[in-house]
Amino acid sequence: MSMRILACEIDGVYQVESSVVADSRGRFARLYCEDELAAVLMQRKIVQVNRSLTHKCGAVRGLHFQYPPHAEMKLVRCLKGRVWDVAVDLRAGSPTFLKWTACELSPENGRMMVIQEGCAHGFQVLEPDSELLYLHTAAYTPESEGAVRFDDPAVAIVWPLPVSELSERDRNHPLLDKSFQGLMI
Ligand SMILES: Cc1cn([C@H]2C[C@H](O)[C@@H](COP(=O)(O)OP(=O)(O)O[C@H]3O[C@@H](C)C(=O)[C@@H](O)[C@H]3O)O2)c(=O)[nH]c1=O
Repeated sequence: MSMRILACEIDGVYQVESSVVADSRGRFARLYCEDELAAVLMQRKIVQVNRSLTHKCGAVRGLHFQYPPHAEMKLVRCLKGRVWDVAVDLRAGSPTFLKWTACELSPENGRMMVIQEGCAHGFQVLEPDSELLYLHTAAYTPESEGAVRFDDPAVAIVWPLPVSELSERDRNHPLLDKSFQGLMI
């Protein structure tokens, strides 16, 4: 078993590929390994694990982040179905400020997205009833939550499918202000 860490065009965002071993019984994969992820985690600890189920193809959740001092790293996997996972760089002074990167996650490709503090995260469902597993390095703190709207022209994400469903909250996030200089992380 081993995990391959691939850097993305946004510094601090990684795709991690885990080998998935299949036989006549089914599949086996390592989802988390403190030793193999040490270069990414850099002393951070996983303090919360969340799971979500999203029914509809085309549904979008996000894009969410937490403001400092509750900023967090998220490690995201797809346990069932298939999703298109997106990270947006919101860090002040970053050379990729307001750029986005995406990758497909599924149990079959064994891929995990690692999203660093100061980046927003969201995803679109590509197969009905997709389930995600999140590992978080900070506790959920609703009062420190921030968001980027899925269709914010300042970021201009190109979603693979028409957006079929959003939560009330996600539909109504304000657009980024023109004066937004980024998060101080
Ligand atoms: C994220 C979260 C939500 N909740 C509650 C709040 C609410 O009643 C219910 C659903 O929350 P939300 O509508 O915020 O769920 P959702 O829109 O799925 O939020 C998630 O979106 C993706 C993109 C992420 O990156 C996640 O970290 C998380 O922010 O669960 C918790 O109790 N703990 C948590 O850690």
